Amino acid sequence: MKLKTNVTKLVGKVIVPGDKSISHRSIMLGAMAYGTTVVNNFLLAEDCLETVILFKTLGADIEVDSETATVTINGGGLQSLTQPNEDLYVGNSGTTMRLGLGVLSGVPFMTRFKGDESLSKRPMERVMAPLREMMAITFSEKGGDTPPIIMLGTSRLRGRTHKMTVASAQVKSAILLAGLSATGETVVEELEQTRNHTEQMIQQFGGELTVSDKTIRLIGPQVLTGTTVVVPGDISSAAYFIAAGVLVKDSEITLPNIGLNPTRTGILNVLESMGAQYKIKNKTEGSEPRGTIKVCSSDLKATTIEGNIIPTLIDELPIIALLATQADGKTIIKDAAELKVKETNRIDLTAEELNKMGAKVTPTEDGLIIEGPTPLKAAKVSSHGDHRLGMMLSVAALLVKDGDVELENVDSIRVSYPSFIEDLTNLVESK
Ligand SMILES: O=C(O)C1=C[C@@H](OP(=O)(O)O)[C@@H](O)[C@H](O)C1
Ligand SMILES: C=C(OP(=O)(O)O)C(=O)O
Repeated sequence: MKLKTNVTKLVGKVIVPGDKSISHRSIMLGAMAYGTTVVNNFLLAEDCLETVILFKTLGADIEVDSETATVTINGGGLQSLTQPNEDLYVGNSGTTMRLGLGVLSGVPFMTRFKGDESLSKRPMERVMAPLREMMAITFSEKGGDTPPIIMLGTSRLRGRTHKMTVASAQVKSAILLAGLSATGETVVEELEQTRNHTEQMIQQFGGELTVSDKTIRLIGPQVLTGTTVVVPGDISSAAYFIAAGVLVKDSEITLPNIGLNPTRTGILNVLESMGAQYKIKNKTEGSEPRGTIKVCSSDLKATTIEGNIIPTLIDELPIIALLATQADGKTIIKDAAELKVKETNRIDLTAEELNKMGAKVTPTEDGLIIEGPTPLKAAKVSSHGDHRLGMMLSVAALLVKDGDVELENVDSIRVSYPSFIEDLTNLVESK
C-alpha cells in the first residue's frame, strides 16, 4: 500500500479504540465469573476477537455487538467450560495464548493451543514452567519452548510462590488466573512492575488479592462475579497519533478517553524528557484512570530510556524510536531485550525498516541507539506482519517530502487497530 507522505499539518480529534489488554482480560474473567458481564468499548480487533473465539469454543456464552462495541458474557464459572473437540487456534495473539493457558490450567481436560507463523516462534516455557509447578501438565509438542502447546489442566491446582525471571505482565497474569482456581496461596514476585490490569480486574470481579511493592498474593480458590467493564482507549494505539502530532509541523491532535494507568504511561515520561509538548485534561481517578491527551508539534531532544520504565512502554518502543530519529542527539534504549520476542524481533526490524528510510538506528543486544535528527526519505518498507511496525512506518511516511513510501503487509495492523489508516488519513484531510 502507498502511504500518505509529505503532510504539512495534522489537526483534529481521534477516538482511539478500546485497550487491548483490558479487552482480553474482560472476556477471560467474564467467562470465569458467575453471572453477566457487560464490556463497553471492547476492542473489535483481530487479537481480542481471538480471545472471544477461544472462549466460545470452550462453551462460554458470549455475544458481540459490533455496532456498539459491546460484549455480553453470561458466565457460569470456570467449571462450566467444556473440552473442545478441536484445536484452540489463537492467531497472532500472545496474550490470548499465555493468559488462556493460565485459565485452562485449572480445568480437568486437555487442550491443544496453536498460533500463526509468528506466534509459533514465541516463547511459552515462561508460562508453562510456573503452571507445571502448580500441578498442570503442559508442554510444547515440539519439545521446546514454542507452540503448539498441550495443556492438561487439573481441578487440583496448587498455589505456589513464583519469582519472576522476566518482566512480563502476560506471565504474571497467567499465574494469577491459575491462582484463582488453585488451592492455597499463589504469590508472584515481579522483577519489575508490569501492567497491572489483571490485578485491578480480579478485584473488580469481586476477587481478593494483595499487592505490596512488587509482590502479589492471592488465596484460592475464589469465586468471581460478573460486572460491567468500561474499557478506556488504548494508550498503546494513541501513541501513534501522539508521535504524529509531535512530529508533523503545525499539528494539534486531541485524544479523548485514553487509559492512563501509571503502569502503561511510560511514553508520557519519555515525551517529557524529549521536550515534547502535551497536556492531559479531564483526568478521572480510580484504578484505571483515563483522560484526554492533547499534543502539538514540538522540537525534540535525545534521551536515554532504561531500567524499570521499560515495561511501562514496551509496545511503544518502535514509535519512540521514530520520535528519536527526529530528536537532536543520540537516544539510547536499553534493558529492552524482550522486544526480540514480540510478534517480530522489534529491535532488529525497527532498525532495519527505519534505516531504509534514511534513519541512523543501530540495534544492540537489548535495545537501540538512534542518532538524530535525520530527514526520512522514500522507500519500500514492510511491517513484516507486525502491527506495531506497520503503524510506526505509517507515521514515519508522513514526514517524507519527496517520493513514495510503499508499505508491504499493511493488513497486519488489523491485529490491534483495524481503522488505523482511516483515522490517520482523516487527520490529514481535516486540515
Ligand atoms: O499483558 C498484556 O496484555 C501484554 C503484556 C506485554 O507482553 P509481555 O507480558 O510479554 O511483556 C505486551 O507486550 C503485550 O502487548 C500485552
Ligand atoms: C506484543 C503484543 O501483543 P501479544 O503479545 O498479545 O501478541 C503487542 O500487541 O505488541
